[in-house]
Amino acid sequence: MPIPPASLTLNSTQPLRQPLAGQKTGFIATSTPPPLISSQPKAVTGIEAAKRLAAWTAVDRHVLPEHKVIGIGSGSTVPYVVERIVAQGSEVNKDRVFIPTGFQSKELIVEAHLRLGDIDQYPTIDVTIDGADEVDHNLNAIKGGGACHLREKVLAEAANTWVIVADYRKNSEVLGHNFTQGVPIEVAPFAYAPVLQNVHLLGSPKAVLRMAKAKAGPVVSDNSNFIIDAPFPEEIMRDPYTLLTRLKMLTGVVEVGLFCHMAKAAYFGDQDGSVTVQWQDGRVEKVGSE
Ligand SMILES: O=C[C@H](O)[C@H](O)[C@H](O)COP(=O)(O)O
Repeated sequence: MPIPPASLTLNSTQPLRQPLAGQKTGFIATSTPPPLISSQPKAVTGIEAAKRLAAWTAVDRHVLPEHKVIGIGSGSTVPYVVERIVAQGSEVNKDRVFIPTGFQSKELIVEAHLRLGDIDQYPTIDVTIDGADEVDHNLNAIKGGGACHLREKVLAEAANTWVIVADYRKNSEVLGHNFTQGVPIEVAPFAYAPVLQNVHLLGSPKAVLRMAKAKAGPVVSDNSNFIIDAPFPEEIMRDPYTLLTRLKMLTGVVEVGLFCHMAKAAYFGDQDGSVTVQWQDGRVEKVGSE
């Protein structure tokens, strides 16, 4: 049973056909070695199927045999990115190094028996694939729902190609429509109170320090910083680049979870088993639609 190119229509009620050891993958010309992890990916449905389809399609198109340094993003869609990369086989993966955006992606890389590297060893990355909290039609994104956006932005900037993968719920006309908790802002802990005050003055009176769920006190990022979540009204969110520059000017702000003009493409897994691809030049492609 051949592994399907992820571009084939796979609707969310249909179990995804699984890669087998030694099979060729979608657009990627590999020889026929077994994947590093030979266990079969489990069947998924609904939102998970949409995430997997987006991830697989993006990997098939953008993680090519000549790519040797690969950035791995964070979030719930990224495990499917790693799954598909592993399915490309040990022959192609043995010469690659994978750079994580945080603790979660580091664990994914290690568990998949892929070679772990760091951005200080590899400041230029061939391709980074990452999730997002919301993406608008101009390919601006909110990221940082998992507090990873500082490292994610470093790996996005370092990459020759940065690609977003997500399910259809993240595909939005204006940022803030679907992801309502606000723009994540990473701040140096000792500066959080004045920064929060300034964020209120910049138009987000409901901005709050993100508190931990199973710990007393605030969320602490992988970089030992705090996170402010700042919801802004639609008129401000319609110009995310201006907002980004204003927020970054606040002393104490380490990084803002607005990623503007960075992505080459965003892949959204849809409910009907197709993928919507939003390209940098404004084109919208439907892959696998019937
Ligand atoms: O900080 C977290 C990252 O920006 C994630 O990529 C983002 O929150 C999306 O995560 P998920 O795919 O789990 O919604």
